[in-house]
Amino acid sequence: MTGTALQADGLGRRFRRGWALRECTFRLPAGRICGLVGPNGAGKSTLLALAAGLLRPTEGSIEILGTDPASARARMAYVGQDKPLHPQLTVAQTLRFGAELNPDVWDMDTAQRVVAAGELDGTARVRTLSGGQRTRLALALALGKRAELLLLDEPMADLDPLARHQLMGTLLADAAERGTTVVMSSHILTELEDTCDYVVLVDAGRVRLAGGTDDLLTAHTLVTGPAQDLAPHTVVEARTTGRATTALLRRDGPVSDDWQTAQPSLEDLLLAHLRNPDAPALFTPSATGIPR
Ligand SMILES: Nc1ncnc2c1ncn2[C@@H]1O[C@H](COP(=O)(O)OP(=O)(O)OP(=O)(O)O)[C@@H](O)[C@H]1O
Repeated sequence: MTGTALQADGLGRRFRRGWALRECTFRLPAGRICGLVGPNGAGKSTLLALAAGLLRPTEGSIEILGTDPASARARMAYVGQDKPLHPQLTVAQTLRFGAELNPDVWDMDTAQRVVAAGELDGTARVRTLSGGQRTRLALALALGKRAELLLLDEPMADLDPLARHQLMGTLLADAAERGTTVVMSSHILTELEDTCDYVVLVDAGRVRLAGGTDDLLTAHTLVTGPAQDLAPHTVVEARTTGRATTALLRRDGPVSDDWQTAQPSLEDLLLAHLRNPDAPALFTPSATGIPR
């Protein structure tokens, strides 16, 4: 799939107590599985709600699938942290409601498959479901809608490890088959390595990393060796113990022959940026290209 799923340009959202998101400019190509990461209160949910058209920008703009979020609503699905479902409906009624709301596109087989894999009883009322079971039902609704873009706010947070693994597998297989773009916030950095081919890191309301996972990883090098001047490389994080230095760098030219080098894992990369809020931002070419 080609094209742009999401494009933010100078996007900002202010609440009464201050800016939740500011000067947010990046592009997400269509067909990617994007992990949205950052500390508590960083602005991830705000960004997802702006993308879903549930919040309006205070400044700047956001385009979804080439149009404004309100116009793209039928082509995307949003699952928020609070999983807004009707508590008095049964599981089966909830799926039928999904079919009524999305008459031209609804895929009952997929929705029922997701529900059945969790052994949810079709006659159970939503209000009697556990948090994880509600999550499964909300994801069944999102997948049944055959959306081109899935916006998922910590979708797996309350699932047990087996359910998490199974649902993530279903989600990724479905996305791969249909070329769906997925934006998924998560605090589980290790999980992102296996699932995401795109990453956006938000911290204190600012986007600090955006790009293809491989591009972001190859842009960085872990070095260890005798302490010496790290210039001209860009230093994300450096630690010197005695006469030895360990550092995560963005290389500018060859590194010293005295150093051992390795490529960081995605978790290494994200943790280093989270520990070092002053490290310069990086946007890979696929995350830029904003028309002005
Ligand atoms: N409706 C709101 N009214 C006022 N402030 C809000 C509102 N929603 C979010 N905020 C504030 O905006 C900032 C960003 O919040 P947001 O929920 O986007 O963070 P987050 O990255 O999703 O955090 P978490 O990982 O804890 O879910 C926080 O300071 C939060 O208090």
